[in-house]
Amino acid sequence: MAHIFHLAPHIDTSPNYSNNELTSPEKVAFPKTDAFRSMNAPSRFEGSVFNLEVTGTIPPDISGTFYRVQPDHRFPPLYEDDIHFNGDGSVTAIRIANGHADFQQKYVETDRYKHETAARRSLFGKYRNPYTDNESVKGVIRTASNTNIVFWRGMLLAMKEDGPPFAMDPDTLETLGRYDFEGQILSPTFCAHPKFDPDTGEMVCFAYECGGDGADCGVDVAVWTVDMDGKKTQEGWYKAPFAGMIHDAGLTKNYLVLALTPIKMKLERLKQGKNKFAWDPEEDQWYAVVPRRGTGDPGEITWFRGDNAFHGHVAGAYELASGEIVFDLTVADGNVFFFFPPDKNVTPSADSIAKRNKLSSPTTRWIFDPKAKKSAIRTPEAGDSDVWVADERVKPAVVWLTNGEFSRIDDRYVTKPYRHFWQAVVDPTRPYDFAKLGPPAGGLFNSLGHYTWGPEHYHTGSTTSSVTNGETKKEKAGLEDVYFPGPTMTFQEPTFIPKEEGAEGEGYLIALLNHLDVLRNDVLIFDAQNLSQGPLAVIHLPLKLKLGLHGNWVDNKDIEEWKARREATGDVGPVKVASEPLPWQKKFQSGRANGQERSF
Ligand SMILES: C=Cc1ccc(O)c(OC)c1
Ligand SMILES: [Fe+2]
Repeated sequence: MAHIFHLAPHIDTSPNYSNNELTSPEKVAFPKTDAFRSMNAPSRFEGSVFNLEVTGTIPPDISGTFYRVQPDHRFPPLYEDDIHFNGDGSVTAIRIANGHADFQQKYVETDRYKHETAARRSLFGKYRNPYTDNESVKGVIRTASNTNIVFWRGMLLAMKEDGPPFAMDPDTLETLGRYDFEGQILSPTFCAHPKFDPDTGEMVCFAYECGGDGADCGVDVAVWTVDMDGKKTQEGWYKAPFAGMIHDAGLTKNYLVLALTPIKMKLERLKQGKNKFAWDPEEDQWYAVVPRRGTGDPGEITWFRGDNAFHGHVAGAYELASGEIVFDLTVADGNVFFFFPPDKNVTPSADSIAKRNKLSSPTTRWIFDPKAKKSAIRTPEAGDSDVWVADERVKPAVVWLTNGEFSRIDDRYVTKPYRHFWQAVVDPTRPYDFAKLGPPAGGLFNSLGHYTWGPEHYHTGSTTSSVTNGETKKEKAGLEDVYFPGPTMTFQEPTFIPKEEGAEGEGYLIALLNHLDVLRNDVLIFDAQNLSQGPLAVIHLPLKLKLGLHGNWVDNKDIEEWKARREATGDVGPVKVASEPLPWQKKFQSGRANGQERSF
């Protein structure tokens, strides 16, 4: 069949890249690489759809909004080999009430967004590498706010760990501006996984690479607590043993546990215009146990180290009667981020992607003793700062041979013993239509799983652990309830919707389904405790989204209550966004006035 381009041979169909560089920034032609193909082809859709088509019945007691965020490049990137994680944050709201569902989607209007809109082209270069940016945006906050979207005191915060959060209106998805907690948190970086204490209403959050301009590849780590009234009540600054990624964390009543993954930053590499991160197969996986109500003294935290591995996301964390911490997360046995290969490899090979697809990612339980004997060490990167490390190395206590990622729990049980968790599951024994679909974008998350810790592993708060650090039990540690939709579909991260006054895990599970054959998405709603029976409702979206990262459920009662409080006449008043540049930006500007390139 004749292609339209053959009928019009004068049309320019030449590639927009040469030697990895964008050749015509004004031309809107995206790379033809895997990062921009299939489910991850650019969507860039903003708008709304009222009253979505539904198969089955949306339970009438569901009333709230499922917010989630996806990276979605607005313009062809400056470099052809750009990665999915470098796309602009686009927020989706699925608003559900009275058995109906509405859809809305809108970009987070970051500083990056504004500059690129004005120029109608990409100006920011590689993932977290300001040395690859256009001269016109030096000193601009470069975060794409594409990793998590959380509800906090009446606003949505769009977050990415490389920069500050941006606040959005939950009702309109309009971006209000950069949020600095009313001047209380001025760090160049933040996190995408703040933790919310369901008993105190506190937000516990953290940052790494936060000691300079947010691109110094340094070892500084900060932890903050903001109370339910929005007041910062705690702040601690620490040093990590090396400059690595700290993506997720776990919260217990008295501690925050940070997972430091052996994927390392290097300023030299950054300055050469290369990848910020490289996987280090020789480095340990590390955990920092940080007291929530400490003094901020570097000696009050304890670092634990275990054998090399790659951290996924945290399920739950809590303390036992013994004072020990139970910390559960998925841990993969190799580099999940194939696009950040070890230093010696130049580009990720097809081989490394194939290897990534073969990694196993079990749910791993650690028992950390905050009172463990520790010693101060010095590392080349932490310089003359002491890093307090537990004398004994840690090994998992339990390895539940699940294979999945994006663990979620009933968030009312954050800090507490919990029994249920859910994951997007990789089940390689199930058929996958490779011939038709090619490799699955983002990984073969072909199933959705509900896991229930067995009696031996479920704690009531007064029990101590039946397992200890160092005696790894590899087993099926409880009940498995898994749903497989078919050979042409994959799932995105699930989110739990609690039933009002319900027991732990009583409620629904909501997740996006990717139709890899027809390139469209559905939103599925399950009975959270019975996934294998299949969805109760399938909400059909008339379009393809992209692979997102994280989402959260917000009850309508909370949205309504905060809307009233945020009125001009309400007791809290409208959201106050940042009114001044960040300290690093001011320093950068004055350094520049004095002829310096970068001021750190
Ligand atoms: C694990 C996910 C992850 C980690 C760092 C990122 O910048 C990110 O961007 C979407 C995602
Ligand atoms: Fe994450």
